[in-house]
Amino acid sequence: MTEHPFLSVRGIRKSFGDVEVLHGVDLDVAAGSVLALLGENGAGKSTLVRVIAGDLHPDAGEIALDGTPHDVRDVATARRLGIRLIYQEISDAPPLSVAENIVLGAWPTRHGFVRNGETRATARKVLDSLGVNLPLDSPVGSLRLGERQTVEIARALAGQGRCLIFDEPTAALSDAETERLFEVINGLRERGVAILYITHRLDEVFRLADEVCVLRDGHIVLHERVSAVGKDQVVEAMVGRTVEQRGRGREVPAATGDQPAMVALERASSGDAFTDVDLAVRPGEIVTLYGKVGSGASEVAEAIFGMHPVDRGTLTVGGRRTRFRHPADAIAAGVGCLPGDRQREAMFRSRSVAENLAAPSWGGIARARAFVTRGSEAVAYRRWHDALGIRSRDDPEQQIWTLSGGNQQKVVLGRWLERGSRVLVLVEPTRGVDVGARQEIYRAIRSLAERGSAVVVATSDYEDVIELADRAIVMVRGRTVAELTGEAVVVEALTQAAGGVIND
Ligand SMILES: Nc1ncnc2c1ncn2[C@@H]1O[C@H](COP(=O)(O)OP(=O)(O)OP(=O)(O)O)[C@@H](O)[C@H]1O
Repeated sequence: MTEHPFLSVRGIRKSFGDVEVLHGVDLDVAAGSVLALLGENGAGKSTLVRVIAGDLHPDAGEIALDGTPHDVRDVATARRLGIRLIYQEISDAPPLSVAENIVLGAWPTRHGFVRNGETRATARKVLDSLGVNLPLDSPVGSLRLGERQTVEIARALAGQGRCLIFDEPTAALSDAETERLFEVINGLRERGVAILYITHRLDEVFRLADEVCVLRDGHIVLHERVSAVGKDQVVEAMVGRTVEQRGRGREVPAATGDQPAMVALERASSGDAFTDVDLAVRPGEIVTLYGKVGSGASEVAEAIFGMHPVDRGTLTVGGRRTRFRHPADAIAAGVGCLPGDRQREAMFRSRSVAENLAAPSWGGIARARAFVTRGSEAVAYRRWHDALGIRSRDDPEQQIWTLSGGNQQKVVLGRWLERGSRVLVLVEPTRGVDVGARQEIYRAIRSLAERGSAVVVATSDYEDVIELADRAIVMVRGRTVAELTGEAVVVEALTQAAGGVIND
């Protein structure tokens, strides 16, 4: 449908083993336009863009640029052709400076020596063209995530990038950083770059994209101008059915009103992460901590799990004052946690899906104190594979690292749901998860609360709050700025509270 595409993909097929993931995908992206690529977890989005970026070799199909077919046999070839994939996990070189990172791999040299002046000049020129000001000599490792992403984009442009691919770029960005990224992307569009943008957020599609494309089970099922489609149509194309969007209205068991808190913080502080936080969650209650990156919301949640020390004030769990030095202490006290950084902290990468679901706790503790049988693994697998709609080969033995990102996330969440801990702490439980699975996750969290768990959810996504919160605490720069209850938990009140004090 795109009249003069810059990037044109035809008939791409890709299998892993005997499972075909892409079944002949066609896709066009015009120069100077943004194409949003959507699809449920496991639909094949990352696989497709990795093929386009030369990171995976397709079994069949053709990739053409400006009408000329090319054999994009590896990443270096893709780069030479101007195709750049900006990864979710930043791939910069942290000890090197901003300027060096921007010209990474193509440093101007003379007689074997890097010419620093030229490096800085090139970097400055690219950053200026993006309308961004960054300290050229600072190590990239000292920058914030959003700034590091800008360095990646600048590097792509310095390398003559003409087609930029973003894979869920805003997943871990603050509101202000997201706005800045959108400005940069709008600038890229104006200078004629073809942009392919993977996202799970429909609001981003309607704000940013010119066209939208939906991948379902390895087939393109919708490719339209954004102005010609509605939200419902896009969602339906993704999941192949109408999705019930609302599910709230859960009654907090009346008796919980009188019960003592299952978990409580009183004037608790941790380093410079958060200060003077009060929190009390009774059995059967869901309390959300809402705040953007840097607000301290996830750190408060993780402190309840022993991942950050509470160095002033108190933490009480099950009526007992405690001081967790390590997650193992928290687990022993009946606390379960889905931490923010799943890749590093929550997944046993070289284990199967079933093992990951049934693993009772953190690595070492699991080995020391508990014994997981194949039988219990199979039960856990059946229960959560279906309830959370985990897309895998329906093989409990499949290695978790071969699952798509969103499905890995569901497995890690399923583990804690399986345990049914009396205190459950969840950090960004729906990050990277598709619209259908979101509802499944909300349902699972609500049903745990109904069975008497005290649930704390730290999130930067207001939809999580609207769907889950009996009480919503809003945090800004490490402090509580508002507390909303029941009917008062509405989007306007949340964003106003979270935005009122932020000025970065
Ligand atoms: N190396 C691999 N080995 C086996 N299967 C794989 C491998 N990489 C991906 N897959 C499978 O391919 C399918 C598509 O995965 P892909 O990562 O492309 O999905 P996605 O649409 O990007 O999902 P998400 O939104 O969760 O990131 C999944 O079923 C996944 O399990």
